[in-house]
Amino acid sequence: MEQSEEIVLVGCGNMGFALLEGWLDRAGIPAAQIHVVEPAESLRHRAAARGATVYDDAAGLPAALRPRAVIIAVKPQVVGSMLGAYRRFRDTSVFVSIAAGVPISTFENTLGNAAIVRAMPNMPASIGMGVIAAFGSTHIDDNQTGFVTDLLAAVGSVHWLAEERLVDAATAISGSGPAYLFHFIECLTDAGIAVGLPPETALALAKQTVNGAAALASTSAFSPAELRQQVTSPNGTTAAALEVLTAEPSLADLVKRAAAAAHRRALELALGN
Ligand SMILES: NC(=O)C1=CN([C@@H]2O[C@H](COP(=O)(O)OP(=O)(O)OC[C@H]3O[C@@H](n4cnc5c(N)ncnc54)[C@H](OP(=O)(O)O)[C@@H]3O)[C@@H](O)[C@H]2O)C=CC1
Ligand SMILES: O=C(O)[C@@H]1CCC=N1
Repeated sequence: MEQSEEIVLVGCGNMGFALLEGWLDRAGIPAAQIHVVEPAESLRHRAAARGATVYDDAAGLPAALRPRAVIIAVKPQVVGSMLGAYRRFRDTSVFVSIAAGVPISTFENTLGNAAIVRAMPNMPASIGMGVIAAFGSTHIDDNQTGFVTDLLAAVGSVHWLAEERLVDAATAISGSGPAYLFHFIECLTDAGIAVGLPPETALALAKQTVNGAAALASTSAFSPAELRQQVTSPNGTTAAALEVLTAEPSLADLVKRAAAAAHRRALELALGN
């Protein structure tokens, strides 16, 4: 039997749509191969405007459809109740879930020995600059691993993990991480206003500082610690600021506590809470 190239995307909100756009714009997947199930009308229209075939419910999917992959991009709390509708694809498709916390065992309860991937992308996926951590169940074969890698690589760099529990760790760092950085931009903007900058200038300086520093950290041969030292003149302004950031409670401690809270929450979501 010829290999189907079709994809079913379940849930086309923030992350689902980012994936859809990546497949269309960067992976060159024809829109005609993509089926989107999404109950929200406005989001269905958004996906349809990109050429995908849309459905408000799994019941509308063609009876003859044998997708190569089913991507689950609904909220973690919804996964348990929606999975049964996709059980018919368990022998032909690889299932890829991006739902935070939801373990492979939850999928196996409904899908049995299906090939299942837990993946954790992040919001910069919407501009093709995401990072995706992924772990595959024992039932996934090399062909499926290759296909899933291509699908995920359309929105960012893919890192396969050796253990499923590391997906929850990645969720706390790279999955939620963009929100930490967005909050840092908010904080830096407020600090700029507090020292007298006009709000628009403070925002522009904060955004480009994070943007430029991130680009430099990504491309430089120097480590982040070495780059920090290059900015920090002895007895200068940066040293004065870092004295505050490293004093108790240090930024390092706060970030560790924040990531630990996100990690704990991922483990709670695994229990369906
Ligand atoms: N946002 C992010 O940065 C990241 C999110 N994730 C994960 O991605 C998943 C989706 O998150 P996000 O995109 O932000 O959430 P959204 O709420 O934006 O998108 C989920 C969509 O799924 C729809 N939906 C609900 N029930 C069903 C169903 N039975 N069939 C099909 N679609 C359904 C929702 O519709 P309605 O609202 O009408 O219920 C909603 O439009 C989550 O599990 C999250 O943990 C992972 C990494 C990063
Ligand atoms: O906040 C959340 O639960 C999801 C998972 C990672 C990013 N957003």
